Amino acid sequence: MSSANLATVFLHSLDIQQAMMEGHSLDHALERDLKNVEDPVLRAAIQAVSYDTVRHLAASWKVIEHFANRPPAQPVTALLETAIARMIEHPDKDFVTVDQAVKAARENPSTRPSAGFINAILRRFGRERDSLMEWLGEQESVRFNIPDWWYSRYKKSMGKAAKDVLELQQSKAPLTLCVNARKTNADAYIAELKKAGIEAYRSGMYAVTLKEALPVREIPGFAEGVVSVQDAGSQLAVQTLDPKDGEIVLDACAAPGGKSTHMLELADIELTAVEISPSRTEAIHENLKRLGLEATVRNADAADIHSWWDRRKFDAILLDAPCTASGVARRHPDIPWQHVEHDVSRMSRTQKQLLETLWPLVKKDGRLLYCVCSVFPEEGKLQIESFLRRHPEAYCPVPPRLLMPHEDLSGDWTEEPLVHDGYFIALIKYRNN
Ligand SMILES: C[S@@+](CC[C@H](N)C(=O)[O-])C[C@H]1O[C@@H](n2cnc3c(N)ncnc32)[C@H](O)[C@@H]1O
Repeated sequence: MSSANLATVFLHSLDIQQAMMEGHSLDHALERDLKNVEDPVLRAAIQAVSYDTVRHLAASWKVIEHFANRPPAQPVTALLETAIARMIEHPDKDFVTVDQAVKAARENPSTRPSAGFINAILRRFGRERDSLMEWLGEQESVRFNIPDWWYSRYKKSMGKAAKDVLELQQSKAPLTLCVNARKTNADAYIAELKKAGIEAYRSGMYAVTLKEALPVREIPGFAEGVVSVQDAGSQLAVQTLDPKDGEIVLDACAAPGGKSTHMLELADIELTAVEISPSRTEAIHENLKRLGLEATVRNADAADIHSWWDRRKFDAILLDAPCTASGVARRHPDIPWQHVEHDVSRMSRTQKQLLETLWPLVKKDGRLLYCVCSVFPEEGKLQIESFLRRHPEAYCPVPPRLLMPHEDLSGDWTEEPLVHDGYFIALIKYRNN
C-alpha cells in the first residue's frame, strides 16, 4: 500500500471503528463501509488494517488512557486506535504512520480540531514504545485482547478456569458442520469428505468437524443442503429439546435458522420461526430454501405475541435468546468490544421478558428449551434459577448445562479433543400436579 493511500485507509478504518463503538460487529461495519469501495487493493488494505486494529484494541485503549487526561471524542479514539495498532504491527514505519494519521485527522471534520493532539499522542507512543510495550505485556486484558471489565467477569464467574478459556479463545476456531439427517449421516458424510481429500472427524450425533476450515462454497454438499455450519455445543440445544413428529414447535429467536433447520431435519414438525430483524429473517428463508425445508417464518418481536401468535399452544419452544455472545468470542474477537458492561444486565432483562412471555404459550405437557451462547451466569444459571423461583409450577427435568469451551465434549464420538463454543442450555417443563 503506498503511503499516499494510507491516510484514506485510516479514514475508512475510523468509520469502521466508530460503527463498532455504536454496537455493530466488525463484519457488518466492514461490509457497510466496503460497499462504496471498488479498488481491490484499497479494499484489502482496509480489511487488513481494520482486523489489526481489532486485534490490538486492548493495547491501544491502554495507551490512549495512559497519555490522555480525559477520554477523547469517539472519532479521535477511533483514529488513534487504528494508528497505534499499525505502530505495534509495523514498529519500523512510525514516521509514515504518524504522518498519514495526522493527514487523515485533518481531512475528517470531526477529527480536524484534534490533529495536533493525535500527533502528540502518536509521537509519545513512538518514543516510549519499548517501556510501554513491556508494561502492556504484563496486563492480562492486553494478552487476551479484551476490556478489563470482560476479564473481571470471566474471573468472577470461572475463577482459575478463566485463563484456560481465554487462552483457548486465542486459538483458531474449528469449523463444525451439522449433517442434514434427511439426506445423510455423519459417518457417510465423513467418508464422502475423505474421498474429496478433506480430513474431518465426528464430533456429535450429527456433528462433523473439519480439521482445516473451508469457505462454505468449497464444502462438499453445502449448496445442495447436505450440511449446515453449526458448532457442536450449539447442536446439543435441539437434541435436548428433542422435537417429535407431529409436534407444534416455536423457534422464538430464529435467525439465521440453524436450529430451526436442525429441528426440521430431525422430525416432521409444524414449525413457526420468529425473528425480530428483517435482514436476518431473510437469512432464515435462504437457509430453509437451501435445505429444502418448510416453516412459517414471521418477522416480529417474539415478546409481542399479539403480532404473530395464532393462539395455538406449543408442544415445544426453543428460546435461543439474544445475549452478549461471551461464549463465541473466539470466532469473533470483536464481540467483547461491541459491549459495555451494562449490556450484561440489559440482555438479562430482555431474556427474562422473553422467558416470561413465552412460558405460558407452552402446553402443560410440553417443554421450553432456553439457551444462550454466553458463559456469564447472569444470562445462564442465575437467569434460570430466578425463573424457577418465580414459577414453582416449572422444573428442569435434567440439570441445566453450561458447556465451557475448554470442556471436552468428545465423549463417544472422537479421540480428538473437541473444542467448541461456550453455551448454556436449560430444559424447562411443567410439574404434574
Ligand atoms: C442467538 S441468535 C439465534 C440463533 C439461531 N437460533 C440459530 O441457531 O441460527 C438470536 C436471534 O434473536 C433475534 N432476536 C433478538 N430479540 C428478539 C425478539 N425480541 N424477538 C425475536 N427475535 C429476536 C436476534 O436478531 C438474533 O437473530
